Amino acid sequence: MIKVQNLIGGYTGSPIINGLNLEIKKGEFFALLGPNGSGKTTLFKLITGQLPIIDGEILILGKNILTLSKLEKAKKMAVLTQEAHVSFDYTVEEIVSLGRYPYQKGLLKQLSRADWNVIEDVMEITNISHFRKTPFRMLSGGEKQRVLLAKALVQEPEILLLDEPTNHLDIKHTFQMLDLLKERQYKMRLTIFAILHDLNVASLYADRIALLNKGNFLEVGNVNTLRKTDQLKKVYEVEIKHGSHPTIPKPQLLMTPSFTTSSNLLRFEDSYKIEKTKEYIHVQFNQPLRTISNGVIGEGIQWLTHFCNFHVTKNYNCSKPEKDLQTWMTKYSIPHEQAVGMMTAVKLENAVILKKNIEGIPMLAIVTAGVRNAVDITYGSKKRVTQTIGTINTMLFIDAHFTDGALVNGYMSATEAKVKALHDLHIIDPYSNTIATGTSTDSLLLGLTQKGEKTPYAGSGTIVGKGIGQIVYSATKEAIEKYIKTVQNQA
Ligand SMILES: Nc1ncnc2c1ncn2[C@@H]1O[C@H](COP(=O)(O)OP(=O)(O)OP(=O)(O)O)[C@@H](O)[C@H]1O
Repeated sequence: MIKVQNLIGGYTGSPIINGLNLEIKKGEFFALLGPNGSGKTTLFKLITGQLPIIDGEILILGKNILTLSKLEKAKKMAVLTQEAHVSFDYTVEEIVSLGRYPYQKGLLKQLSRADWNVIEDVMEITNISHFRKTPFRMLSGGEKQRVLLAKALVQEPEILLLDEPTNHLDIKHTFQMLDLLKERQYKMRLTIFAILHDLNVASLYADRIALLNKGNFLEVGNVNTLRKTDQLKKVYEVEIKHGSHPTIPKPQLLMTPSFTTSSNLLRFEDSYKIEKTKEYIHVQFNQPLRTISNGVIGEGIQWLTHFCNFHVTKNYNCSKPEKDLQTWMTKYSIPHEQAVGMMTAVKLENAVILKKNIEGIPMLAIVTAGVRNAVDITYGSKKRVTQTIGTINTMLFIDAHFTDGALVNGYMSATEAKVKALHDLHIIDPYSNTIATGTSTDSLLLGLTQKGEKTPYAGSGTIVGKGIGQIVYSATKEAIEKYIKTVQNQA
């Protein structure tokens, strides 16, 4: 669709683009990325014909761009630049209708019914119909951008060239514009070539990207190329880490500022407070912890400050546990957006709070345990209906610095320790009559202060992993023993 061969070009003086090759296929969304001054706009202007080519060639649908007339080019490609000056006092509708000029016939060059249909459709989808009679100059930057996109779309081009199209747009309009372009790409096989600055937006929308640096491509490939953070660091000179979007299989990048605030200077024991009532246990740290949890709220890997375990009655109807926890936290002025929330039917007076310093690593474990729903996970395949609420909720706070991998390691270590406690206490799955490995609704949280040297492992072969094992084992065992004693006393 677009073929760039040995392209050389720029301004007076030495060329900015020096021998570039690139091929963009029909129906592809191609994003051009690169730092300020890398030559993106220069390449863009060479493709659109705004700058003369010094050497090499650009083919559009197999034809050398220099052989195409202005009208032929306008029917094939539309351009949305950053420098769209509209000198006259045109209304929005007039500006958009200018996009139909390649199709106007006859001496009078009037717009036909068909032209108006296209204009109406495009104004509708770009959400600008309501200010069609407004003078262009009276619009905001973002509104102007949408009008200029509409003008480009009414050209009904096969190729759309965009220089930072989302520059003035807020998040809603950025996503609206790119969704619209994506729809056109899929429905009409529109080819899109866009300069984008936001690497994460490029990852979500582009099929392929090119990373331009000093007039040369450092990388060209699909969006997973953005996982090459060493290359990104080289050109942007910013600390970048790649992760993944939580629901779409696309990379997302996280930038770390050079500026950091002073870290937690308090001793671990002084950096939290525990509030324990009949209704809830609330642990609040003075700074967010790096957490991993399967809590009803605050699940996954996050940075959180508040950690709660709420008591519920045995016949609690848990159809909306997330909503309920949020309501309860709000009632006690606990910000649920910054919290992990668990629930238990176990009496909170039976909670075990254990503080240990294992080989110089301070740890705090808080466990509530009920084992009425004890399950041997290795037995049977049928889904069982939970009869009663009986759950082991574990919160473990560690004054250490874990990588995300170590968090997962630590989660495994804590689970293994819980299983050992169930084993040693001979807790039985009533269905299988075998030793239980947990209950059907266990929750586990690990919270790390991220102080000190980074630890990449927290499994059973490490000091910290062993420490996790020991504290979780002791706390779980004691909590189950307390629970059993209470049940026996009630019997
Ligand atoms: N009109 C011009 N005359 C001479 N040099 C120019 C001109 N416009 C840009 N340049 C130079 O060309 C180089 C590439 O600029 P270009 O505008 O292509 O970069 P860019 O990647 O689009 O940057 P940005 O992200 O800042 O928009 C820069 O060194 C710039 O100073």
